[in-house]
Amino acid sequence: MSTILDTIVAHKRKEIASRRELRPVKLLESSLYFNAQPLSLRQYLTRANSSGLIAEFKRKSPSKGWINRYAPVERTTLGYMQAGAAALSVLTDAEFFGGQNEDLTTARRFNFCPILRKDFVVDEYQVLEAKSIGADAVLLIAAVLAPAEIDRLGRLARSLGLEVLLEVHDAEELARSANADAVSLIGVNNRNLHDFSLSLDTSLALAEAIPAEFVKVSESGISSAQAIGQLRAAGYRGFLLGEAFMRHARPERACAALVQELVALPKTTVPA
Ligand SMILES: O=C(O)c1ccccc1NCC(=O)[C@H](O)[C@H](O)COP(=O)(O)O
Repeated sequence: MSTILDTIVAHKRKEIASRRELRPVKLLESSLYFNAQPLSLRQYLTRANSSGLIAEFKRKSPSKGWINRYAPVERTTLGYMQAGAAALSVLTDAEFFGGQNEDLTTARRFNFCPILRKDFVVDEYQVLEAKSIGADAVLLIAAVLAPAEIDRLGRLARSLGLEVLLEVHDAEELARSANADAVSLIGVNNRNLHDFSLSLDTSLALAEAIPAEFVKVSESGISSAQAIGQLRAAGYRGFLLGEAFMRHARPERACAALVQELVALPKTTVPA
């Protein structure tokens, strides 16, 4: 059965063709950021006292429509970082998420922490583009990529110094796609893309199956310190939150409030 991902990817493929004409690879390679030293998402999530929060800038989504159309990228992302987020995620897809590449570049100019380019990567061009706009990491989604494509795109990302977060939804995707030569973090998405329902049980059930060499990230539907405590106890070190922050008029303040709650979490919920 097809999901929203199939619709998004079909659109993406058309979009890439026209982008390539507008901004050929040579132009991407001449960007200020192309030779910059990237920051390690893996390191920022796992260092001592990291909140593990990957705070997302997300204006709209297929499941919710507009969430926050007018939040400014500068104030929101700088606020996230000052609040104690370990890293940022910026949605650059325009059609389905209301984002743009310039949002990521703006976040880059205002922040010194790793930035994940959140988009639907199916082509080498998008990896080069991620590097050229100032990203430190890219997302690859197992549901839309064959293992050979993950290998090819992941190795290209690595050769540019970008880290790869591989997103999976179940044990089958994990078994077929986890490739340590191409990927350094595994993200389990708690959103069911058939009906958009959300359940942390997806992350909790898959935790033990994720090989130890990958940093574990839980994505979507997370909104409380208590949930993060549960996920930490299961071995997760990264927590990707979008809507829980962006549905507020001042997303960065919601992030600061959550970080305060995390500081007060009992130590027993943090893995050794
Ligand atoms: O958010 C959606 O509705 C969505 C639908 C289809 C594909 C991807 C989608 N979201 C992308 C994401 O991965 C989330 O923005 C991210 O995990 C944060 O999720 P949340 O905290 O639930 O906003």
